[in-house]
Amino acid sequence: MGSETKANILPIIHFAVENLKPGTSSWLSTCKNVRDALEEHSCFLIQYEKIPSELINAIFLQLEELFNLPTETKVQNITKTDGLIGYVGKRPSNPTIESMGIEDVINPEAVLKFTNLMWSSGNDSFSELMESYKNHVSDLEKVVMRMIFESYGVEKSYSSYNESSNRMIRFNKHRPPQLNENIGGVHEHTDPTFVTIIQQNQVTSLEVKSKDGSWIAVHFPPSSFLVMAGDALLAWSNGRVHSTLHRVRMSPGETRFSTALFSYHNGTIQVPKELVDDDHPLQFKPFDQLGFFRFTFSNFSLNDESKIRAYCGV
Ligand SMILES: O=C(O)CCC(=O)C(=O)O
Ligand SMILES: [Fe+2]
Repeated sequence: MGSETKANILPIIHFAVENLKPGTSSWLSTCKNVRDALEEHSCFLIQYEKIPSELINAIFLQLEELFNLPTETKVQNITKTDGLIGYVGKRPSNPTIESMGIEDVINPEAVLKFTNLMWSSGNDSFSELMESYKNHVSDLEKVVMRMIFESYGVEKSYSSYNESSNRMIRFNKHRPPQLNENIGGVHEHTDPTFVTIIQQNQVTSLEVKSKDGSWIAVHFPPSSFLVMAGDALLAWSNGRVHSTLHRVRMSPGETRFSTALFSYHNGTIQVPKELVDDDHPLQFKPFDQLGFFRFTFSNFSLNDESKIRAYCGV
């Protein structure tokens, strides 16, 4: 087992308008599909029709413009959670990736503040498109979260969870490796999020690790999103869902752009009592997710699930 990469065998769940009405039988069966996919694969693709494809195409053009800004402008994006969202560029360990993003997207000023930092005389087209994109992807995240809570029979706790939930959005530019470079990309890792929702332009290079240890190249159908479980979902679900181990491997050719919505919680996360029983004894203590983010930055040597287990495992 190991590094061989397989074709896409990830479930694709159709979030058609008729599947998104809570209480209907198609909503309930979609919730079950989400839970089954997470427990089996830790991730799944969503075919989502609500975001116009013109908006998605326009966002990827805007990202090209953003990353074409001078480095001295991009480095100004310093945030509270820098390892995740502050500007990272051309590190010797990952020379092919540049990334940066917007934190606290629930804040109505967040997109404008970021835009004005990057373009001191403003950029209406970026801020308007990004505001709309961010709202659409945040709505999608809320649906996914509600489905997860419902699928575990704890829908009553969803609204209080949602009141303290927040998101960051990160933009990634992966350039192809040069002749003298190793295959570039991002080393394998799990995200410290509750869920991460990824969209990309059509350049395949993201891979996720399957249960049998092989790597699966993720082929995104047009306008689709990949939902990956983060370490916080692993803990909340009391170990039922594993966090997705993923990596990016670029090959010579085109540049890849991606967006990643990171969802997190501002308060304490605890395993719902409904998810603890004799067959599933409590595995995780209540924990503060922002504290967990800080913990991961100062404990780089820990990988995969060992991070969350070291932070709040019983
Ligand atoms: O670019 C991607 O698809 C994923 C990058 C990644 O792993 C991350 O932003 O955490
Ligand atoms: Fe990641």
